[in-house]
Amino acid sequence: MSEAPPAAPVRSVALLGGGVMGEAILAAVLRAGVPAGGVAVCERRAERADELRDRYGVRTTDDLADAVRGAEVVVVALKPGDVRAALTEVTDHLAPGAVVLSVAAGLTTAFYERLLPEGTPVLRVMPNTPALVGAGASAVAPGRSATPEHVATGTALLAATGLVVAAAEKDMDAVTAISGSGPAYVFALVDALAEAGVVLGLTRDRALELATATFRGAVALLDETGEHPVVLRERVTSPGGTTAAGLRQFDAHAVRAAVVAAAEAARDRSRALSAELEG
Ligand SMILES: NC(=O)C1=CN([C@@H]2O[C@H](COP(=O)(O)OP(=O)(O)OC[C@H]3O[C@@H](n4cnc5c(N)ncnc54)[C@H](O)[C@@H]3O)[C@@H](O)[C@H]2O)C=CC1
Ligand SMILES: O=C(O)[C@@H]1CCC=N1
Repeated sequence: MSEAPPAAPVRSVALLGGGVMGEAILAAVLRAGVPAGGVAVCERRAERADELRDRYGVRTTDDLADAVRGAEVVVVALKPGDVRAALTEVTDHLAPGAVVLSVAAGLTTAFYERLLPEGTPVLRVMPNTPALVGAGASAVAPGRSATPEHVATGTALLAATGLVVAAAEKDMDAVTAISGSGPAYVFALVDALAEAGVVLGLTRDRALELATATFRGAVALLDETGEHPVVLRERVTSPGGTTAAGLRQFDAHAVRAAVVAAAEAARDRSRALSAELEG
């Protein structure tokens, strides 16, 4: 996102929800240079709050309004169904000019804008769990009052999670279906390939080791050569060879169609979440 204007440094962040995605964003925010003393995490599971406090040196609370007080950026990392009640609790306590960055699947910026003070800049972000190891893929879409500077601020805060791209909000359900849910499809495929190895007589450990290394290696080859996946697939597939025999079964079992159907279903579920929770 080199076209984005430089982001002003952020000194204070409130993180609402310290679960899987909340922790990934917390780690990134600290790596982006926000001082630990400027971060408040609101997490209602006390044990989890203690864990985050001990691991990152941030302040924790179970009071949403207390967390957002004075924060320049408020990150909403709650389950979509918990967001409405949380926004109702915090709306009167937001600092003037606070930017609200939501990672909740399905929820639109318009929904946030209806519940928050007029003019609140809202960023809708869709990250994914590889963010936990700095290998994530996130898209950032601005709401009505978010400027390119707000997008730059959000992008800078997320930089340590991995790839961060700008998106239009109309594309966020598709992004959710592809990169948001995508890691789960990949884990399911790794598991299936490993299970296939077991069917063919390999030990479970050896099969998983080989399947995992194969995914890692294939993605590294894509990255490092810059070749299209079709070209790389053809290089594996000798005429009359083993791969051609295997890939025929992909066609016979409509694997490509299944992947497209999975993405459509995830996109539709993202839209349905919006309809169910925002109405
Ligand atoms: N897990 C994933 O792969 C991705 C998740 N997301 C989105 O991120 C959001 C969070 O998902 P996860 O981190 O997976 O869920 P999670 O269940 O791990 O985290 C949610 C956390 O919020 C806490 N919480 C709930 N209500 C609260 C309240 N009123 N006050 C304080 N804490 C409260 C829960 O105790 C929990 O720790 C969801 O909206 C999801 O759609 C987005 C992209 C990927
Ligand atoms: O399954 C979900 O709803 C969330 C959003 C994208 C990944 N996990």
